[in-house]
Amino acid sequence: MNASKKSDKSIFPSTPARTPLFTPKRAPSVSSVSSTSSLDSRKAPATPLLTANKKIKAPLSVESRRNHVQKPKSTLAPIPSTPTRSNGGNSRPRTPISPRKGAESPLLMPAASEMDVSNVDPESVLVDFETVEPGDVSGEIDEAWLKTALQDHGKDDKVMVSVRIRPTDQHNAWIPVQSEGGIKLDPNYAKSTTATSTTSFNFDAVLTGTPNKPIYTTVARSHVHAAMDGYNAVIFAYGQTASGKTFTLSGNVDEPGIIPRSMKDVFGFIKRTPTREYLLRCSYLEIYNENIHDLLAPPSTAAANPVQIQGGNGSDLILTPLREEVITSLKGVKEVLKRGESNRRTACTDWNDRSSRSHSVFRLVIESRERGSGAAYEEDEALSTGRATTPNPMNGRHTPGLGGRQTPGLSGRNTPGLGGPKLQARGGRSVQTSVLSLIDLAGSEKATSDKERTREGKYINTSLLTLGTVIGTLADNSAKKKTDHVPFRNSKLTRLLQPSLSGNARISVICTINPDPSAIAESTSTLLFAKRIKNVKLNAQKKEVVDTDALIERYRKEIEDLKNRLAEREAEPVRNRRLSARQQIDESKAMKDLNGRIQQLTKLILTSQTVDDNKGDDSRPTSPSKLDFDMSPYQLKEELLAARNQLETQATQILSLEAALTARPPLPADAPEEEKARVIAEQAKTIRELEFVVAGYEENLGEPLRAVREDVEAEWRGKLEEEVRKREEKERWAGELVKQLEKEKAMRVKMEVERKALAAFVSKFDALGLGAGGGGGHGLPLPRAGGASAAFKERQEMRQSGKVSAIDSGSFASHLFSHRKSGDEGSSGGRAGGLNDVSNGGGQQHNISIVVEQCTGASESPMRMPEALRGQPSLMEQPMLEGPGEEEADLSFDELEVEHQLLAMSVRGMPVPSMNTANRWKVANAGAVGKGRVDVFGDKENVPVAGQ
Ligand SMILES: Nc1ncnc2c1ncn2[C@@H]1O[C@H](COP(=O)(O)OP(=O)(O)OP(=O)(O)O)[C@@H](O)[C@H]1O
Repeated sequence: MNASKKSDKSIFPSTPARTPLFTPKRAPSVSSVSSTSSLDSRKAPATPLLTANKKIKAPLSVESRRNHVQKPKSTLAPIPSTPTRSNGGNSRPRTPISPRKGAESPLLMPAASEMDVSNVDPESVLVDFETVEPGDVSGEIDEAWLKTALQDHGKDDKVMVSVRIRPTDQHNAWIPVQSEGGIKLDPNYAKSTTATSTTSFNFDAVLTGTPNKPIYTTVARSHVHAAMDGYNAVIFAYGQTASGKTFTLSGNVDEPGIIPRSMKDVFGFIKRTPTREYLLRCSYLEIYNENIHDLLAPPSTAAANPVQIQGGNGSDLILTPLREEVITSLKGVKEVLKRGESNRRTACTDWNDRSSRSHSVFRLVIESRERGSGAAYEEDEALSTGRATTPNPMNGRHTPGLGGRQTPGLSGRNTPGLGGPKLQARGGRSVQTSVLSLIDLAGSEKATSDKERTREGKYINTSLLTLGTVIGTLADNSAKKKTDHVPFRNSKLTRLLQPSLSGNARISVICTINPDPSAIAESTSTLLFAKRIKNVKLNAQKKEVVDTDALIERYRKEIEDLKNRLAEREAEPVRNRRLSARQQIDESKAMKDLNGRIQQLTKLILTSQTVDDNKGDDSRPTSPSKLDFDMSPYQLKEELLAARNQLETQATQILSLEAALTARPPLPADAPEEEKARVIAEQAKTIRELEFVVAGYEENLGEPLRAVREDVEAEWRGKLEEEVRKREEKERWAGELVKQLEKEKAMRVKMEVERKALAAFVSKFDALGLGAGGGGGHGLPLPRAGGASAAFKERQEMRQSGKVSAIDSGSFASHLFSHRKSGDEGSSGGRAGGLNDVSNGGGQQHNISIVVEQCTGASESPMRMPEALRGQPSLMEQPMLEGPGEEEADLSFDELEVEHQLLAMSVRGMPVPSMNTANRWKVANAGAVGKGRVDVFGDKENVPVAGQ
C-alpha cells in the first residue's frame, strides 16, 4: 500500500504530505494482477496516477485488521490523566485516576481508556468556555461566518443535499452549474449513454475541487451548530466506491475533512458560550458484513461482542455494548479517531487502494446545561447533592467530584448504568441532549476480482439498496401524505439511522460522484438517490430533560417552611398577640399569601410529578440516569411504585392541611377578641351537638319510642313470614305446571311423528291412485298382474343389458306400472308363501278407504285397515293393472320401504309381508338387484316377518 494512500485515510498523520490530484483506479484486467503483490511492494512511493492501472491486493480485512494497526499499544494508551493548562490558571477537567467502585458493567469490556465514560464522574469532566484550550478552537469561526450561519440550511424541514464531484485529470462527464446548485451530464455523453433519461439535477449545492474547507462550511457547519444547540444532526457521505466519501469525511493532514473540522467547531462553540457547560462523549462503530463492531474497544473483544441495537421504533436506540469515551479537548478527539480509524476495515480493491469495507459511524453525544452561579445555585447544588459543595479553587466552579451526586437510581444509590453515567439535570437546571452522527458509508461497487471483496461488496450493496428503499418510501410517504411501512429493520444501517430518518434530526447528505465517463451509470444512480432523499421531511426537535427531582425537592422544602410559619402563628396564644388593627390586617394578608403559596406549590409538585411520570421511558429511553441497571425490572417497578406512593401520600397530606386551613371560620382580621372568642365558642357548641347526634342517638330515643319500634317490627316480621309462605306455595304450583307442560310437549312430539307418518302414507296411496279419489273411476292406474316383483325383475334385466343405467328415483315405480304392458303374469309366483294371493281380476280397480282415528293412547295406532281390505295382498305383491295412458308414479326404493313399514303399522294383526319377503324375491330374481343397492334394505331385514 502506498504511503500517500495511507495518509489519505489518516486524519492526523505524523508526516504531512500533499495529496496529488486523484485519478481513480480502473478495474484492471486479470492478467495485470500480480500474484506476488504484498504490502511491501505497495510501499513504493507513487502518485495515484502512477498506481492507477496497477492492481494490488490487500490481505483479508478481518484477519489483517490487527496487523493493520501499526502501533496498537500507543493507540490504545490512555490519555494522560491530568492535562494541565499552560497558563496554570484554570485546570482542565480531570479524569479520575481510579475507576469508581462498582462502575464496571459486566457487559462492558475492561476499559482500555480512562476516558471510558463508565469510569469517570461526569461532573468532573465537564467542558466550558474556561476549559477550552485556545488551540482547540477553530480559527475559521468569525463574525462574518456567524452571520451566514443564520442562513441555516438545516433549519427547514428538508434534508440538505449536496453533490461533490471528485476532481479528475481526464474527461469530466458532469458539468456543475454551481450558482444554481445544479449538475448536468455533458451533452456529448448524454447522447451516447442510454443509462438514464434524467441528465440534469438540482441540489442545495454542487461542489468541486480538492479543498475540504468550503465543503465543511457549506454542508456541515450549520448542522454541527444545530447539534450544539440541542438538535440531533446527521451528516453522511454517499457515493460509489472511490468517489471521495472518506476524503470528504476524514480528509488528510492537508485537507482535514468534516469530522476533524466539526470537532474543532464544537470546542469553538463551547468557547463562545460562557453560559453553559458540556459533557461530550463519543463512540465510533462500523457496520461490517451486517455486524456492528465497536471501533474503540480492543479488536479482539470487539469481534467477540458485536454491538446490538435495542430500542423502540423511531425513538432513541440503545447500542450495547458500545464504549463511549469522554472528550475534553481536541487532543482527546484525535486520539479516539486515530484509534477508531486503525480498527476500521479497509482493503485494496480494483478501484481503491484503501476502500472502506464497512459503514463507519462517529457519534458525539452532546449534553449541556446552564452553568450555575450565585446563592440560588449554591442552594440548588446543596439540594441536589445532599451536601454542601466546595468551590474549586482553580476555576471557581463547584464540582462535587466522585463523592457527589452521580447517577442515582430510584433507590438513591449511585449506579452507573449501561453506557455510563450522563450529565444530570440538577439544581433545577435542565439538560439538553443531542447527538451528532458523522457517517462514512462504504461505496457501492460492482463485483470485484477478489472473492472476499465480492462478499463484502454484496453486504455493502444490499444495505445501500435498503437505504435507497427506505429513503424512497419515506419520500413517497411525505409527498403523498401516506404512512406506508418503512423497512428500517431490513439492514443494520437503516436501523441505526431510523431515529434520524424518521424525522428527529437535521440531515445533510453529501453525494460524491466520480466524474469519469465510464461511471456515468453509477453517478446517475447516486444523483437519483440524492434527488429522492431531498423529498424526505424532517422535524427535528430539541430534547430537554428537566430536573424534576430537584424542583419537587425545592417546592417541598418551601411548603415545609410555610407550614412551620403558619403553625407558629397559630400556636401563639391570642392574649400574647396584642396587635394593632393595621398589623392584624397585614397578618391576615400574610396568612392568606402563605396559604396561596402552599396551594401553588402543591400544584407544581403534582404537575412536576405528572411530567416525570408521563415522560417515563419515552422521554429518556437511552438514559441510564434514572435507572439502576443492577436491579431487576421487578425491583425497579417496586421502587417506582413505592416512590409514587410516597409522593402521593405527601401530596394528600399537604392538600388536607390546606383544606383544614381554608376551612377555618371566616373572621375578619380586625375583628375584636371577644368576637373571635364568640365564634370559637359557637363552633365548639356545634361540634358538641354533632357529637351528641352521632354518639348518643340511641340513648336519646327514650323507652316509649323503643316499644313502638318493637311493635312495628313484630308486625312487619309477621307480614314477611306470610309473604314467604305464599311465595313457597306459588313456587310449588309453578313446578307442577312445568311438569304438566313437559308432558304435553312430549305428547305433541309423538303426535306430530304419527301425523307425519300418516300423511306420508296417505300421499303414497294417492300417488299410486289407490286413495279414495284414485281408482279406476278417476282414471288412475291400479297395480296389474305380475306385481312389483315382475317389474323389478324386468328393470334389472334392462339394466344388465345396458338399457337402463341405474335405478334412479321414480324409475322403479314407473316400471312397476309400465310393466303391465308386458303382460307377464307369471311373476306372482315370487310372492311370499304365507300371503293370500288375491287377484282383483284384469282391469278391475279397487277403492281403498282408510279410516283415520284419533290417537287416544300410546298403545293405539292412529290407523285402522278397513275390514274390506283385510286379506288383500300387500302393495308390493299386487299385480299391475293394465291400461293405456296411465302416468308413472314417482317412487324410489326408499319410498317403497317407507310405504311397506306404514302398511305394517296400519294392518297390525294382519299377515304382512316383511322385507324378508322382498329379499327372497330378490334372490329369486337371481341377483338382479344391484349390489350397490343392498344397503337400501340394510337392517330392515330385522323387521318382524309375519307368517315366518
Ligand atoms: N476531492 C478530492 N480531491 C483529491 N483527491 C480526492 C478527492 N476525492 C477523493 N480523492 C482521492 O480519491 C481516492 C479515493 O477516495 P476515497 O477513499 O475517499 O473514496 P471512497 O468513496 O471513500 O471509496 P470507498 O467507498 O471505496 O471507501 C483517495 O485516494 C482520495 O485521496
